[in-house]
Amino acid sequence: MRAADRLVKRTIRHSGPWLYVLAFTSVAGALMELALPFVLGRTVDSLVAADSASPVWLGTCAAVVLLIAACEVFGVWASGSGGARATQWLRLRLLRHVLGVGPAMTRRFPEGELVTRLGVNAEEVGRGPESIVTGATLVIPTAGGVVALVLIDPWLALTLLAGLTLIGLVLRAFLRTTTSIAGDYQSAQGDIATRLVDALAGARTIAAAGTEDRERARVLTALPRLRLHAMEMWRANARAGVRAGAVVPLLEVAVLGVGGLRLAAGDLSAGELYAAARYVVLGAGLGAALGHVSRLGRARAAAGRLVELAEEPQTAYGALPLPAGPGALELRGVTAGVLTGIDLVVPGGSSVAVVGRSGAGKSLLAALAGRLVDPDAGQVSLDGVPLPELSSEALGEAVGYAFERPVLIGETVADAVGLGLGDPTEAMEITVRAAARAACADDFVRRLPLGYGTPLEEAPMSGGERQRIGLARAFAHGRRLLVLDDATSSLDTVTEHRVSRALAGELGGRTRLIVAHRVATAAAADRVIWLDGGRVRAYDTHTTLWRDPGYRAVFQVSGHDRAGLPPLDESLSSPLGAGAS
Ligand SMILES: Nc1ncnc2c1ncn2[C@@H]1O[C@H](COP(=O)(O)OP(=O)(O)OP(=O)(O)O)[C@@H](O)[C@H]1O
Repeated sequence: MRAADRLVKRTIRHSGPWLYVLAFTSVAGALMELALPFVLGRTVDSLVAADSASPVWLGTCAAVVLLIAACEVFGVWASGSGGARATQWLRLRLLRHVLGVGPAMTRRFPEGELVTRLGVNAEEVGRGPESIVTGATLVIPTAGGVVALVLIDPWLALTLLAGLTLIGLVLRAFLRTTTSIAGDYQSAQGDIATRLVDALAGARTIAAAGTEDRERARVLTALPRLRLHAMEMWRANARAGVRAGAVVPLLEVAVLGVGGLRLAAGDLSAGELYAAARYVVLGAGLGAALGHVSRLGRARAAAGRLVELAEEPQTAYGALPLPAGPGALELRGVTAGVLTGIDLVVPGGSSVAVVGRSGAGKSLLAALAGRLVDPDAGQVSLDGVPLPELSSEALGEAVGYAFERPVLIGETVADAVGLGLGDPTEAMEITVRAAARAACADDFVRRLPLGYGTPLEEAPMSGGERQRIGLARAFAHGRRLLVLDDATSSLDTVTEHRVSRALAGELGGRTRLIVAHRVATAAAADRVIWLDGGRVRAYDTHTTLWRDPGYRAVFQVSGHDRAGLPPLDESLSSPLGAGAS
């Protein structure tokens, strides 16, 4: 909890000037509250005595009440603005961090969980400073009440202090309980959000399977848990409220008893007794801090969840630029996930297909090649430079990735292709169009209402069209190394053949690592990496490998090449294979 408490404190600094306004209005309001019993007492005394000062005291009373109301209004305004500012700071900082960690973040935390933490939980932490400031100002009337009672009668003050100690203990225990329950509650919320995001991503599958009811139940699995924690929170609030609340009337009775005796003895005026009774209520008003403590508990629990995100290490980049070179890729003793002890050299400018059964680690190898994943052991280098030593810019310029299901990011189609190339310039436009042509995307993009300037949300695309935009993005970026992870699986055979030609033609100078399920793609590559059992079973030309029945079996069981292809015989070992013929 210490890191979480530190985060809440840091959030205080980032609430901006609004927190000062809140502190001022809270303190001023508290002082006015403190002054009110005194002013009321004097007003009562002057009215009872019917002296000439009565109108002045009445006017002062009205002014104090008005000031209290004004402080409350400005306080609400300031707490809203300060909370929003602190939340904004937290969200921006965490978003930068989450994106800086990269794909490792979503491997550890599901998307729904991340959205909950950056959304609801960040807001709860952002409201923490407000609870601290307003809660802390409750000490002012309490301290004032004690001081005032000391002046009126020290025994009354001692009685109040005893009651305050009890209230303090109740509040401390309540903070601990609330923090723990709020953590469980927030975790149940995250669970529901995670399942909901999954369900939305699979909306088509659910609709097709007609399993909406079952899915609703699955999404709401954590609902009973959520309810249980909400009830626990309610009970903890009620228990603490009753305990803290019971102290106030008891104290009032005690003070009025002692004060009554002193009044009878003539040591106290009626106004002073009235003021003493008010000061006890004010002094014991620390019990009103329950609401603030509850919010602070939620903020601490939420801060704990944000700290977990912040503790995920970001990808650290070096400072080296990439020296001139052909794009030679080298893996030495690389171990990561299912892959163990991978040693490979992919010559610069060559095209290499990666094949293997499902789960063999093809995508993992592709991810290692451009540092989407760092190996647990061993080293990956490009043109002799270990990837971690390269600057983020150098790596981004050198390696272009295309995936099976690309996510298109940006405002327009041109943005989606040129993402990360910098501000739009004429040169960039030429690069974007050339890349789109090579990816066979230019034709359909130009047919869109605004061509390359068409907003993405107005350009609904088929799976194959999205893949072509994804390919174009890779082609526009990866100047040395192109990594295609099953990135042509939705293309029709003719389009795939045209893309293959572009890969061998104008993109032929770049190193190409292509995760392949189709025989044709493997056959078109200079060499094939055959992954099996977490190791490189063979690294050779497709023609040579094809003699091995085990290699042929990879394609037989993969299911990608079964339909519409000739039987698996030597004819497939031609350079472009069946798919490209
Ligand atoms: N970054 C990672 N760290 C550790 N393990 C990983 C990582 N990425 C994937 N894996 C695991 O490695 C295994 C191989 O996954 P991968 O996606 O590379 O298989 P694949 O050969 O591409 O399969 P498919 O042909 O079905 O797409 C899986 O069990 C996966 O969970």
